[in-house]
Amino acid sequence: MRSGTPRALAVRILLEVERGGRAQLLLDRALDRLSWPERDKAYATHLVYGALRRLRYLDFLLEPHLRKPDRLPPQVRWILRLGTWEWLLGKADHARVSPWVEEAKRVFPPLAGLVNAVLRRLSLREAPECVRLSLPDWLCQAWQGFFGQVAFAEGFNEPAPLFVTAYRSVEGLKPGPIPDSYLWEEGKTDFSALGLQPQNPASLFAAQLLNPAPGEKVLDLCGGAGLKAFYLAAKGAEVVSYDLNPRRQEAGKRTARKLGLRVAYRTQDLMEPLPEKAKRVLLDAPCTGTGTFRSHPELRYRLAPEDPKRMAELQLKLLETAARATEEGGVLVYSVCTLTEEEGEGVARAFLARHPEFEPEPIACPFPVLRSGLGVYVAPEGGLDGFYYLRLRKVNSRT
Ligand SMILES: C[S@@+](CC[C@H](N)C(=O)[O-])C[C@H]1O[C@@H](n2cnc3c(N)ncnc32)[C@H](O)[C@@H]1O
Repeated sequence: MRSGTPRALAVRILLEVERGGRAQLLLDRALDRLSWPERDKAYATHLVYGALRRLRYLDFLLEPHLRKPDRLPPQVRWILRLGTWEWLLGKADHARVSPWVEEAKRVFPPLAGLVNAVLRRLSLREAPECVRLSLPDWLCQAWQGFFGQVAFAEGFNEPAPLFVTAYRSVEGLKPGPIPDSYLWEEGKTDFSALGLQPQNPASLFAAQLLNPAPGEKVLDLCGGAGLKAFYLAAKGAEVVSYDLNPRRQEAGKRTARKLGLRVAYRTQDLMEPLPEKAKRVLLDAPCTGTGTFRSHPELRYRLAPEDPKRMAELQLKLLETAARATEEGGVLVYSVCTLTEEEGEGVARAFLARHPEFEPEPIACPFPVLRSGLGVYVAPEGGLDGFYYLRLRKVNSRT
């Protein structure tokens, strides 16, 4: 299929997402190669994210008009979903139906008539909440049970603003919800050359919770490229960032150099004990990522009900390594960009049952809180990712 228009490009990207690709990556790659006006790039992005964020609801709206949607050619199915998304947004029929009929004529002419008829017949239907929010039932019900509501998930279906952490002062930036976080309202750019790092404020706050003194040693575990390490280094800490993935770390080293920050990177499997200890340890563990559905909208359809439990087992093992690496009297922060009970409070409960030498510390959370217990769950509102934080102090070491 040609991708000469935002609509055609959206269909092509969605087909690739259906085959297992990641929307963000595919869009970034495709748009970087195009010399389209920003407005057209933004429209293609808006279509792809909109269709993925509302996918279950769009299929629900289409259901009365299609006998066997699964048997439709995939391109036609996406054309219908995208046309329904534009209808939901209130686009007038004349601006909405014929462009999709034209797309259908290009990719599967015999079904252009069906596309025309269906897109003109759409009407609203009362949907169950989990369908309206386009969440898988197992997760939606788990959230209803644990948080007492799931309305917060509407936040995942809003457009995602781009936040940056500033390591230099840049004129004209609008402040974000916490210190050092700002909103970036322009197009993509060489951020590190400007002393900026794209980062969600909820992710930045995990690093702020560690609050190291200048010169203090910090272990950044599961540090990836070192986004949180950059912040800690900028506050004057002596940061050692550990991760299993050397490619991420190489990318991090290049960014750290451009930002003028010093971070030591060490590649290690953290299922094994560390060769060193520190008074400040951060474990930003791998997780199911349910807090990042806004920027990774396809993820919700790929997770399985057993994933949170499976990830919690891994997180507990990584926490064991982190606990051993924490010096007596020191602070251990555990964070995950997910909102499941298993990976948050579940991990905290299981860890504390085995480690009476650690005590949870209160967290003054600057964001809307979904639920707090041993740790705190951040609500995915106003562009924030959903996060869970647990701050522990090692009071009486036995190791
Ligand atoms: C949530 S990401 C970390 C993001 C990073 N802290 C940041 O702020 O950008 C989780 C990281 O855990 C790493 N990881 C997963 N299993 C690991 C293991 N067994 N040992 C070390 N790192 C691991 C992954 O490579 C990934 O970079």
